[in-house]
Amino acid sequence: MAEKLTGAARDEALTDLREAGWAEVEGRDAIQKTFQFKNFTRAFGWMTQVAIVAEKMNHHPEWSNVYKTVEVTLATHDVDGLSPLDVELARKMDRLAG
Ligand SMILES: C[C@H](O)[C@H](O)[C@H]1CNC2=NC(N)=NC(=O)C2=N1
Repeated sequence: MAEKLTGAARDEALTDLREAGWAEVEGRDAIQKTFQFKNFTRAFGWMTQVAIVAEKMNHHPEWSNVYKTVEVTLATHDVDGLSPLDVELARKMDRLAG
């Protein structure tokens, strides 16, 4: 089971993630990012790729899609907060978005 991110490791991860456009959710230990694509096909294609990765990790995003926009929130429900799995999934999402 994943462990909650704390201390220096958490600060370091959040610094990197902020640079990549992620932000902490207010009132909740979670991160969010809005991804914009060229069109719906690109957005949904990316979601499909991420879904396969997430299922392999057994770590699943909270997300919603409207046309070419995908709003993502990442948290580890099992620990009610951020864990290294969220950082890993965030980086994989960024990489797949190009
Ligand atoms: C039983 C199962 O392994 C767990 O519920 C997994 C599934 N996917 C998950 N996804 C996320 N984001 N957080 C979790 O804690 C989590 N737990």
